[in-house]
Amino acid sequence: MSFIQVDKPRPHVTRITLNRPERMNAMAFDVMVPLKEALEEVGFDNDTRVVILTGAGEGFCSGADLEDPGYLSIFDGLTMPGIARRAMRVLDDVIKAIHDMPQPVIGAINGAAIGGGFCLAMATDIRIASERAYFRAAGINNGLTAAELGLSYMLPRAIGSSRAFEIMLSGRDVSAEEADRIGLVSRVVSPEALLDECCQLAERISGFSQLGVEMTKQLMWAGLEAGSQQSHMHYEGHAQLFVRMTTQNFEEAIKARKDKRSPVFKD
Ligand SMILES: C/C=C/C(=O)SCCNC(=O)CCNC(=O)[C@H](O)C(C)(C)COP(=O)(O)OP(=O)(O)OC[C@H]1O[C@@H](n2cnc3c(N)ncnc32)[C@H](O)[C@@H]1OP(=O)(O)O
Repeated sequence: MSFIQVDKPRPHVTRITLNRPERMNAMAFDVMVPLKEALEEVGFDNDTRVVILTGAGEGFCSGADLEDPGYLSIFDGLTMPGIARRAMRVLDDVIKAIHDMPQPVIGAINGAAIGGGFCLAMATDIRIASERAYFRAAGINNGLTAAELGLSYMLPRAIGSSRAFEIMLSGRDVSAEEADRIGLVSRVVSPEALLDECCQLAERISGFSQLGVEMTKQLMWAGLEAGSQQSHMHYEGHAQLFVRMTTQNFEEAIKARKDKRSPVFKD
């Protein structure tokens, strides 16, 4: 049985599902290596315009697999440094693959997002949560650091430093309702409505210029790291010019406006 399922619930929308519900989709090697491969593969798929990342069963992802020798070795890095480094590398690669893929990734957070699972959720571009979802920076509960896999970078940017410090240092659960209130997720829906809600958003995004969407994603991430607004505006300007000059999208938008119809973008 494959621990990663890839399917297309709607045209141009690819869903990647962590499929190990009996372990709440914990991050074993056998889950994370195929996840990395699937993300890279889907990133090269011209027919995919939006990706949905979710978990099977009750949980989204319960973090490092506490029964997998590879991941347990993260907690015993001195005696098994090679395997521990490899385990961390695969997790880093998964986060990087999400950022690098041209398509936006919607995290459909269906349940518990714990430790590395919280980090995985925060690596997605947009998060929509089920009422069942909750988040915990569990590294701290395990006697380690909660600052892992980009969480200490992403969380303060998403919700502000005081809330991020408090959540990371207390190791407490953040409910879906609180996550919605503090801006950790875009919205919360019933478990039954989660896929449909994500698909509706994905379909809306799919209707826009593929190049425009890709550039927007990359510029949003670059904006989080930009040294100054001035230098970032320079970068934005060049990207806008590139899309304008290399596609007929803007002409189509103007024509569609005149014809009183929705534009159909080809690039
Ligand atoms: C670099 C990355 C670092 C990190 O990620 S550090 C964080 C590591 N993760 C954790 O510390 C979380 C450990 N798990 C839990 O605390 C709880 O579970 C949950 C809060 C996720 C869910 O609790 P509940 O709803 O009560 O379910 P349940 O009965 O505890 O779990 C269902 C089955 O899933 C297995 N499981 C859950 N999480 C993990 C995991 N992380 N590694 C291995 N197995 C896990 C359990 O053992 C159990 O299985 P069975 O029914 O056979 O007892």
